[in-house]
Amino acid sequence: MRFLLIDNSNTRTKFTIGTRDGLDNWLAQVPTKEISPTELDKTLIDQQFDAVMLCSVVPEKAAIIAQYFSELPFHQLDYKTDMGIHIDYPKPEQIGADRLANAAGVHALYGSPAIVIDLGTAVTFDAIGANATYLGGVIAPGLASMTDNLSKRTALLPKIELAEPANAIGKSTTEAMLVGAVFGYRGLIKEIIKKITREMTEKPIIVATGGDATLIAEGLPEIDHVSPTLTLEGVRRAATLQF
Ligand SMILES: Nc1ncnc2c1ncn2[C@@H]1O[C@H](COP(=O)(O)OP(=O)(O)O)[C@@H](O)[C@H]1O
Ligand SMILES: CC(C)(COP(=O)(O)O)[C@@H](O)C(=O)NCCC(=O)O
Ligand SMILES: [K+]
Repeated sequence: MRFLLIDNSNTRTKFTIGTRDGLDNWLAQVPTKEISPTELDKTLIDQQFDAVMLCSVVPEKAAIIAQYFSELPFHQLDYKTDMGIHIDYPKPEQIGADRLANAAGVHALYGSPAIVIDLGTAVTFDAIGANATYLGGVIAPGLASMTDNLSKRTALLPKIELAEPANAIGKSTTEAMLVGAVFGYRGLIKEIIKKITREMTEKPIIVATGGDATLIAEGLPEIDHVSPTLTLEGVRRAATLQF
């Protein structure tokens, strides 16, 4: 059976095909604000699949996607979906579906205990205890959310493209902003990993994913692995249990 797996997050929507054995090489991305039936037609034109598993944190787009696949076996992942993990959280319905998929993905690929850090529109940290128990985590602004907002709320700061800063002492407005973003987020991540690890009983494996993971994980020895398709791996795990 071939599953269409969809990660509908706030900046980009990622698509791949999964089977019981793993993920396909085909991977497509569409800016989330462009998701429409026409865009889905274009993206999926050459793909064959028997069922669809959607992970969404954008309800308006989830409704469009669900409607588009109304003729196929379709499931939208939530806290009640079997993903091979347990949830120990007071209001599990609050947890973003992508955070649950990340927890399922990290457990399926690397085991537990683990911390997964997703550097997307938001930067999220999720802690998975021994025995695959989702414990909770942290939400911070994503790098582009932070730099774009800084540019929007000031008269003189430009929009910047994220890149590795040459030095900590910036020699231009852009360099100074890059240091704030890249070195600043590395510091934030180190501190939060340290504090979360102290609240866990065993040393967790630490895995990063999301659009800014490669840039930020470079130079952060705390991060054991960067796994760009981790969320989709979690969605695949849910699909294998659902269909
Ligand atoms: N082509 C791209 N389009 C959008 N964001 C990108 C791109 N390449 C890198 N990024 C970075 O990735 C981040 C978004 O990551 P992503 O994982 O797609 O977010 P989300 O999962 O929330 O949709 C942005 O903060 C941006 O800095
Ligand atoms: C925290 C998030 C905005 C992250 O979204 P993303 O950056 O992946 O687009 C998303 O998981 C969400 O809307 N969560 C709901 C609130 C919660 O998880 O507690
Ligand atoms: K995401």
